[in-house]
Amino acid sequence: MENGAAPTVPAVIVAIDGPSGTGKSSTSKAVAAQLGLSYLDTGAQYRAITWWMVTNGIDTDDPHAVAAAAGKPEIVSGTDPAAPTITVDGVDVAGPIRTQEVTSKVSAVSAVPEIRARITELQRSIAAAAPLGIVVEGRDIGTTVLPDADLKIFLTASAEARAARRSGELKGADVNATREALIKRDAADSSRKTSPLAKAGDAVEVDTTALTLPQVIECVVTLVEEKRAGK
Ligand SMILES: Nc1ncnc2c1ncn2[C@@H]1O[C@H](COP(=O)(O)OP(=O)(O)OP(=O)(O)O)[C@@H](O)[C@H]1O
Ligand SMILES: Nc1ccn([C@H]2C[C@H](O)[C@@H](COP(=O)(O)O)O2)c(=O)n1
Repeated sequence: MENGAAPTVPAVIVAIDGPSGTGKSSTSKAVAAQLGLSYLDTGAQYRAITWWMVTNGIDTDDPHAVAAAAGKPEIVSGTDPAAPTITVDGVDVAGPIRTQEVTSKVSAVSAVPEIRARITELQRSIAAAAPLGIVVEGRDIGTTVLPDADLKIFLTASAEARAARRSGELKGADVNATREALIKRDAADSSRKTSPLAKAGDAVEVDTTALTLPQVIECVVTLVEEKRAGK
């Protein structure tokens, strides 16, 4: 460099989508940390607004009631991949949003168009504010939220592999029941009318069934570096 200044790297936007348990969160956090990028877990935002609906007695099976309340809670996401945070009206909900009750209701709440419009706007503003770029993971990031992302990845894995991973996490949960619950949630998320779970036409599909987590991370880091190098 003529003036001795460090070369600047343009911000990079990475969208990682895929069904439940394919490794989106683990991969996205590690890739963002390794590359010095911000990280956004959009599933946590849908879980947070679902938690608020449940806590405030809104019938999550009534789309009109959910839509009417969509603008009420304030959702704030912290985007440090080493310590991501999620609050609702200032309350840390990182634990409560992972309960079985929230998991069983989040697909219905996230199918409501008013909920998606609100959360999508929030996601776009967070991505635009990330100084060096961001890894955003979810279901509709490449198709709807950030259609101009520099790199789009669609992670997949067999239902068996995903259930085994989740059962290990839930310490001894029944693998068959876990598998059925994953399949049911994926079906609901894929069949909703507004921005369903889908692979963008220009996404790179990575089947993680037979890959270790470090292998998946390495694969995605390589894809980002290739993209940055203009390959
Ligand atoms: N390639 C892999 N091999 C083995 N285990 C993995 C792999 N990728 C992720 N895991 C494990 O699988 C579990 C689910 O991963 P993770 O939470 O990252 O998936 P996800 O796609 O974000 O799921 P969800 O959409 O339900 O939030 C975690 O325990 C994680 O450590
Ligand atoms: N971009 C997104 C992200 C998530 N959702 C919904 C559908 C999921 O079942 C739910 C929870 O996501 P998870 O924490 O399992 O990643 O949130 C969505 O509709 N769009």
